[in-house]
Amino acid sequence: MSKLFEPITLGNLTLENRIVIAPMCQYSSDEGKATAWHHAHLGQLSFSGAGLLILEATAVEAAGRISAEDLGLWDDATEAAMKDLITGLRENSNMPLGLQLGHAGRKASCAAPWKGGAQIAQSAGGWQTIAPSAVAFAQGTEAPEAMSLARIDELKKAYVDTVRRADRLGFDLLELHGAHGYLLHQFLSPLSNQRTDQYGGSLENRMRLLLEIFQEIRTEFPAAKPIGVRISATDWVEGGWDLEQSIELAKALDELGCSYIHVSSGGLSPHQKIAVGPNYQVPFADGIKRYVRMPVIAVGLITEPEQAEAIIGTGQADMIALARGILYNPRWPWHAAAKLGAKVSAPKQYWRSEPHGLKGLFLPE
Ligand SMILES: Cc1cc2nc3c(=O)[nH]c(=O)nc-3n(C[C@H](O)[C@H](O)[C@H](O)COP(=O)(O)O)c2cc1C
Repeated sequence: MSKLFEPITLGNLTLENRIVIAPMCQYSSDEGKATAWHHAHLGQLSFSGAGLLILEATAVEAAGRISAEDLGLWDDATEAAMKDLITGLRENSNMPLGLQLGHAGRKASCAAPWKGGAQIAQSAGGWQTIAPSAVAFAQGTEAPEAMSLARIDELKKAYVDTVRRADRLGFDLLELHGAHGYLLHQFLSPLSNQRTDQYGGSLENRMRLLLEIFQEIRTEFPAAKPIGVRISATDWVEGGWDLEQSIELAKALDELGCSYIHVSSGGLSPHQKIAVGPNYQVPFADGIKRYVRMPVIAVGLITEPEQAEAIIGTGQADMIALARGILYNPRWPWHAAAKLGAKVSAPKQYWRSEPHGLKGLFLPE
C-alpha cells in the first residue's frame, strides 16, 4: 500500500493523498485581481489528482506585492475577481483549495522574473518597501522603510482583513508565508531584523510578529479549518536564521494549534550558499518533525514518485509538495498512482484516458 496515497486529515479537511501543489506566483494579475491566466493555470492543476492546491502568495496589501502583477486580496475588487476564480474551479473539481497569505516586505516592488526580476526603483514606477529595519536586500537596491509600531498594527489588520475575505470565499485552508526572505522571514532573521524594540533582538522577539499574526488570523478563520505556516528552515548564511531557531518556532506554532508546517529554505540573502539536489530540504523537514505533533510538508526537488513515497514511507515528512515538477507534468499524481499501484481522482470527462492494463486507476466521483 502506498503511503503517499494514504489520506491525511488537517482540522476538518481530509486530503485524498499527501501530494500538495506548492504555491507558485504567476505574475499575471491585473492590479491584484486574478485573470484568465489563473482560471486556465489553476484549472488544469485542479484536474491533477493532488490532495491539495495552494494558490500563489497573495498579497494582503498592495505594498506587499513582489511585483505589480502579483495576486492580491485586499479590497472588494480583488475579492470579486477571486470569487469568480474559485467558483469556476469548484464547478469542475473537488480539490481542496488553500490560499497563501503573503507580504514581500523589502523584496517587494520588483519586475516579474521574465523581465529580469530586479527591484524597480520608486523613480521608475516602483514603490517604497517596508521591513523590520532599513536594511536593503542587496547592494544597489533601495532601502526599505523600517516599520513603526503603528505600521505593524496596520499590517496585522491587513492580514486579518484578507483572512475574513478568504473565509467568505470559502477557502478550505490558509498558509501563512513565513519563508523565502519575505516580510515575516525578514522579522525572523537577525540578518534583516536589527530592531531594538519587542520585535527585534532575542529569538523570542524576532518570532513575535509571526506568532502574533498567526494567533490573530487563527481567531478570525473558523476553528475547524486548517492554517499552516511555510518557513525557510535556514538562510544558508553564517549567523542567519537556522534549523535550531526553526525548531523553536515550530514548537511555538505547534503549541498555538498550527495545522502543519511547510519546510522550505533560503531567499533572505543574496549571499546564501545552497547545496541544491534531490531532497535537499528534506533533512530540515525531518529535523523539525522530531519536535512537533503537527504534520510536516517537505518540498524542494522532489520529482519522482518513488522518491516521494520514500520520504513519506520513512516518516521524514507527512506530505510532500511539488512546484516545478507539477508545472512540467501536470498529471504527476496520475503517473505516481500508476507507478505506486494506487488510485487517484480525475475529472469524469477524462476517465477514458485510463491506460490499458491500469483499469481502476481513477477513483469514482
Ligand atoms: C514559478 C514559481 C513560483 C513560486 N512562487 C512561490 C510562492 O508564491 N510562494 C512560495 O512560498 N513559494 C513559491 N515558489 C517556490 C515553490 O513553492 C517551491 O518551494 C520551490 O520551487 C521548490 O520546489 P520544487 O523543487 O518542487 O520546484 C515558487 C516556485 C516557482 C517555480
